[in-house]
Amino acid sequence: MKAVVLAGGKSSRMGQDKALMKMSGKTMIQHVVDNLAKVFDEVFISGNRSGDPVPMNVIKDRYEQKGPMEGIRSALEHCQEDIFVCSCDMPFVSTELMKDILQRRAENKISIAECEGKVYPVLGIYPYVVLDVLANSIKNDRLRMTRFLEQQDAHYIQYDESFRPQFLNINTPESFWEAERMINKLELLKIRTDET
Ligand SMILES: Nc1nc2c(ncn2[C@@H]2O[C@H](COP(=O)(O)OP(=O)(O)OP(=O)(O)O)[C@@H](O)[C@H]2O)c(=O)[nH]1
Repeated sequence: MKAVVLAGGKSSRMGQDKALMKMSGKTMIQHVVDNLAKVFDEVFISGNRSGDPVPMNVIKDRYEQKGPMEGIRSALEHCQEDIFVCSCDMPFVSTELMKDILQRRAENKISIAECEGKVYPVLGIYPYVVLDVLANSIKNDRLRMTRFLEQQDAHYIQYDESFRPQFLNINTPESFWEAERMINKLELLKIRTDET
């Protein structure tokens, strides 16, 4: 299976391109790409990006202003097989979590992560068989991912609160600061453990 990092959004809540914001010396998108590359053979970036320092295969949206749904549609069309999708603003998703989603997926169904009752439409697996229905939804301007998932009877893979840090979705300055605090705390903990 190929992996796709969704990174074609406007970042309006963040006020700057969140994919390229640095955390622990690396851009958020690079964190996601690096982890995906440990699990999947090929990693693509979805979005009409050019001229930024992401040295990757980019799959451009065919239709603009259609949101993540079009990113997923274009990626399915390009890859011609099932794809694993992760958003560029979820840099704490671990390789273990990726593998767990893979293991617990339902064959030929959209399989999506859910943590503490919250659905994450941009973390999970979209099978190739949904390409036509996705295209149809976009054509009719039905762009709400959660509604689409309900209509498609998606398979939700549940995670409890112990996974909460991995589901941190960094799309506002406040969530970025929260992430930085989390990293500092972890680093402090690591120093203390190393000292003992
Ligand atoms: N390929 C592609 N990806 C998108 C598009 N819109 C959003 N995404 C990605 O989908 C994921 C979730 O997007 P959101 O955070 O809901 O939207 P956003 O536009 O990035 O940010 P806001 O403007 O703050 O809502 C992010 O990884 C985005 O980069 C799009 O039109 N095309």
